[in-house]
Order: sequence, then structure tokens, then C-alpha cells
Amino acid sequence: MPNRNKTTNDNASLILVIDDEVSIRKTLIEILSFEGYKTLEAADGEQGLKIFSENKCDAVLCDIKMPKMDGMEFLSKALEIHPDIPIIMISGHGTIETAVEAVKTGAYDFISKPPDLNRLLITIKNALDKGTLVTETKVLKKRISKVQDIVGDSEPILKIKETIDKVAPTEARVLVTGENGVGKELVARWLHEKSTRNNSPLVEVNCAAIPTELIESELFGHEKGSFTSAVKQRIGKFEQANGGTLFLDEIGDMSLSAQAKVLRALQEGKITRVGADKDINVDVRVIAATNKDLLQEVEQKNFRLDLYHRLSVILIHVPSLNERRDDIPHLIDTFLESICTDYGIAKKELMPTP
Ligand SMILES: Nc1ncnc2c1ncn2[C@@H]1O[C@H](COP(=O)(O)OP(=O)(O)OP(=O)(O)O)[C@@H](O)[C@H]1O
Repeated sequence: MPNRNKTTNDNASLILVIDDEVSIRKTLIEILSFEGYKTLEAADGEQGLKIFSENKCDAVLCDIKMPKMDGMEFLSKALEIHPDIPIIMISGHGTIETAVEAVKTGAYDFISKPPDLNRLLITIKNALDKGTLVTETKVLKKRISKVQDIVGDSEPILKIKETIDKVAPTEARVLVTGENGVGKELVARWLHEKSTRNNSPLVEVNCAAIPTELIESELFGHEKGSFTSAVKQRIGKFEQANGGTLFLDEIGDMSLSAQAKVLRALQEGKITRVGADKDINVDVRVIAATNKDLLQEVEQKNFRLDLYHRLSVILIHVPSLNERRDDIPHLIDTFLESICTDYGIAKKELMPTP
């Protein structure tokens, strides 16, 4: 259990103190607790490593000379588990050179024994600030990073990647089919990313999520006053995607009247805002996706055959995981790693149930 001081709050940073000298360890714990930090303690590197790997520490203070596992060994093992958690070495007489070596290996800094209070607290504060910055940078990088990889090396996935590489740079429209969650949107994103349109926007419309009466205005925009709630002029998704790619997700759920207008936009490269009398030229590549069997929808007169032909110049079917079970371990591994990175914890391993 972490030691708690009455000024400690739940958001306080957790610091692990590893030192075999009880008096030094207790003093450090007392100072840190007094400053409002949460603390954990260990009497040697081995115990320290166990605690380190089981808890989400924010920083570590680690002595160099210790029984069982010394500070240097702890450092290299801890860096393998959590390379971003700052580790501050505590060096006694005769271990300064080793402490310098530790910093070269990856320790954040070192302080000398007996620790000077101000130097100790400043070093800890700087280390914690650095740790926070590293985590924030990682999260931000991930957020702005390009499209997530399509994970999997099953035959169908390799074939899909090959098709993406081949058709992305062309202007061909693509219809992506497959069950919910199989990665259709990911395929659409890669088609855009690898196209010459990738400096222009990829605009996404979930056709199933928009009420039928609003879909036309959503896609083509409207003029002020064209219907009761049209209080100002609005640009539609086709115009927003001009020069780029429009991803029409769940196209099988689009109303027949909207389908007719989308067909015209595809045939003529022109759209008309709802309530307007003039056409606007648009240069948009359309990628559509559906979990429905569109040809069956055509038979049932829910989907226009001419639109189907326009959209399905290239067909990419993404099979369900049930049909490509070999990809499951890769996906688990990827998601586990991504979640653990987000939470700043060591990567967990999943074992099959015995
Ligand atoms: N092969 C894959 N590699 C990596 N991530 C994947 C893969 N397949 C699916 N995902 C992830 O699963 C989630 C669902 O994928 P996505 O939205 O692309 O599926 P979808 O087929 O478009 O789903 P829906 O039919 O519900 O719109 C996303 O977070 C996506 O990144």
C-alpha cells in the first residue's frame, strides 16, 4: 500500500524509493510524503523491480549499491519495462562514477548521499515534469499521427493492402463491403491517404445516422430559408470534400431520393444546394461502404442499380474475423499495446485460458 500523508491527494505523483539503508529510505519517504507525493518503498533492486512492474509509478529514486540486485541492474531492467519513467539514482561515496554511467545508460539524474533537500525536490519536480511531457507528447503524436495501420497478415488482408496500393492513386470509385467493425473505414482512409488527393480533406458521412429528410441538405448544403430550420446558408459534404475524397459510410441506408441526387453528382460532377437554382461544380472522389448486400437491396428496390454500378468500379470486401482468425492475435497485441501506452502502463500479456 502506498504511504499517504494527510496532504496527499489521489492525483499526487507516485514515487518509488529503493534503498537498502533503512534510515535513508525512511527519511526520503517522510520528506516525499510531507511534500504531498504518494510513495512506495523497496529494500533492494529485486523487490523494487517487482513493485515497479506492478504499479504505475511516476518516478523512482534508486540507490546504487544494494544487495540482491544493485541499482544499475534495476535501471536497465526498469528501462526495458517503462523507458519513459524517470529514474533518479542515489549515489553514495565511491559510486559517483557509477551514477554518471547510470545517467549515460538512461537514468534521469543522480543525487548524492546524504540527499540535500532542495536538490532532491527540484530534481524530482523536473523529472516528473519531463515524464508528463513525454506522455503528453506520445498521446498527441498518436492523435495527429497518420492513419492507423491495417493490422493482419492473413491472405485476405494482404490482398486488400495490395488492392489499396494499386487503386488508391487512381480516380476509381471504390465500394467497400463487410460486416460492422471489420475495418471498412480504415480501408477508406488508406485509399485517401495513398491517393494524390491526400492534401485535401477526407470528408465522412454516415448515411445511416442522418434522418432521411436531412440527408440531402447534409450532402449538398442548403440556401438560407430553403426549409423551416434552414436559418442560414450551409455548405454540404460534397462541397467540403472538393478536391478530396467523400466517404459515404452505410450507403445502403440512403433514401432513394438522395440516391438520385448522388447519382447526378457522380455523373455530372455537379451539385445543387437545397433551395438553390444554380449548379456548383465539384471535384470529389467517392468511396462508399456498406454492411448490406447491395445487389439484394437493388432486387428489393431499395437501391438504384445505376448508382451501384457507379460506386462499385472497384469492390473491396473485408471478411469478418471469423474468416481470418490468424489476424486475431495480431489485433489483440496491437490494441493491448495501444491501450497500455495510453494508460502509461507496462504492456500486458494475454494467455489462453487453461
Ligand atoms: N485490421 C485492422 N487493423 C487495425 N484496426 C482495425 C482493423 N480492423 C478494424 N480495426 C479497428 O476497429 C475499429 C472499427 O473499424 P472501422 O470503423 O474501420 O470498421 P467499419 O467496418 O467501418 O465499421 P462500421 O461498419 O461499424 O462502420 C476501428 O477502431 C479500427 O481502427
